[in-house]
Parts: sequence; C-alpha cells; structure tokens
Amino acid sequence: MPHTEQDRKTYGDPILEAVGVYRRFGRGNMVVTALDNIHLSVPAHSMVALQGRSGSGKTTLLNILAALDEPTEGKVILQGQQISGLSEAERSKLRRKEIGLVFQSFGLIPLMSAYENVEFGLRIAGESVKGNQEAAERALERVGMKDRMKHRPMELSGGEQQRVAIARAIAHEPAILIADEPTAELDSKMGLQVMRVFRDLVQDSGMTIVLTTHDPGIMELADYVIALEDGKIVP
Ligand SMILES: Nc1ncnc2c1ncn2[C@@H]1O[C@H](COP(=O)(O)OP(=O)(O)OP(=O)(O)O)[C@@H](O)[C@H]1O
Repeated sequence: MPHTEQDRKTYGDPILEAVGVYRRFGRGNMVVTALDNIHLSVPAHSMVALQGRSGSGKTTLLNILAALDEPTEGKVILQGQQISGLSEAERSKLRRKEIGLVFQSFGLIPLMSAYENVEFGLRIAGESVKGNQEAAERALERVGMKDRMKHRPMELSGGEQQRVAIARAIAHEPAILIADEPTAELDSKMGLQVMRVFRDLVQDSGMTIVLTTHDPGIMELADYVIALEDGKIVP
C-alpha cells in the first residue's frame, strides 16, 4: 500500500477504498466471518494482487469491491462515491459503467467471434450502438487480439481467450478492472502473457487493476500484494 510521498507521486490517490469491511454468512451459531475488519486502499493506476489460501476470503472481498456483493458492515468507496448501501439497480448501473470484470474461466460465448463477444458485451452494458464497433476494435487492439478478432473462442488458446475477455471487460472504459484468478486456468507462459496485458493497461491507459492469485510469479508483477488470512489482512 502506498505510504510514502514517492508512492503517491508514482501511483495515484486512492481510487477504491474499503473501510472496516465485514462480511458474515449464515446466522446464529452457524455464522462464518469471511471478512473481518478489512481496511484497504487501492491507488489509481496501479495493480494490486490479493493473495491467500483457499477460504481466506479473496473472492468474497473481490465481489464486494466489484459491487457484486454488499458488506455486512463497513464502507466501500469508489472514486469518492460510497458504493456500499446502494440498491441492486444502482449497483448494477455502477458495474456497467465503472467496473470491468474478468473471471478465471473467461466466460466467452462459444458461437460468437472474439469481436462479437466484445461488441455484445458493450450492448449488454447499455452502450449506444453507435461507436460500438470502434470501441470493440480498440479494446481488442489494446490486448493484442485485433488481428484474430474473427476467430471463435475454440480457435484461440486459453491465453488468447482470456485476452478477449479482458477486451470485453475494458471496452466500455471502466474506472477499474477486477479479476478473480485470471491466470488460474493458464499455463505459466500464457499466464505471463495475460499479466503483460494487464501491465500495459496500467502503464499506457492508466488502468487500475485488482486481482486475486495463488501464483507467486504473478504476485511479483503486481505493484502491491495484500495477503489475506482467515478474513483478515496480514500486516
Ligand atoms: N455464500 C456463502 N455462504 C457461506 N459461506 C461462504 C459463502 N461464500 C464464502 N463463504 C465462506 O467464506 C470464507 C471465504 O471464502 P472465499 O470464497 O472468499 O475464499 P477464497 O480465498 O476466495 O478461496 P478460494 O481461493 O478457494 O477461491 C470461506 O470460509 C467460505 O466457506
């Protein structure tokens, strides 16, 4: 996390913050505290990796940061706006505008080409059709997939499919990209390719990325690593 003045100059002010976040599942004596008083601050234009053993709370935290889930207690602030406590409709609108999501299993539609997957994503996000073609092609270009945009997912490697999924996630120009284990299904070479795309997005487009990973090689490429253990941040 940025503590020094130099860090603040190199990265940006916080774009995303969690303040005293708790997430409990279940009731009574069956309660599981998945997140236990999480405070974190993600500087703009940086890549933050959340790391921790299975069950440590990474996905729960990521879902809350992505406005897919609500904290039981505490606040989440994106670009100065409190996003915890919004209605489901408001959260969904916020996700469509400000958040790009990438998942472990790519989630591309098999019958659509890479281009159609990205363009369809824009339509779902409610973007006006005008300008979608340029936006989709620009996003594919940014991940190095423009020359293969006519291919269907089946005709692409895992790393290429994930790059298309990243293009889909950034085509509407979100403020932040959130990725849950984006390299888990890739071999180390393809995982590194995907990480290089993330690094370029941070460097060239000023993107902010929060991802989860188990892989120490991936963690090395992040600007900050936050370790979770039993729902708490390891100091
Ligand atoms: N919907 C739910 N209902 C009940 N308990 C849950 C729910 N979601 C998560 N948990 C519990 O919260 C804790 C944290 O889970 P979480 O999925 O966030 O861990 P993780 O670090 O992402 O694990 P993995 O690396 O295996 O994905 C676990 O004990 C899990 O069983």
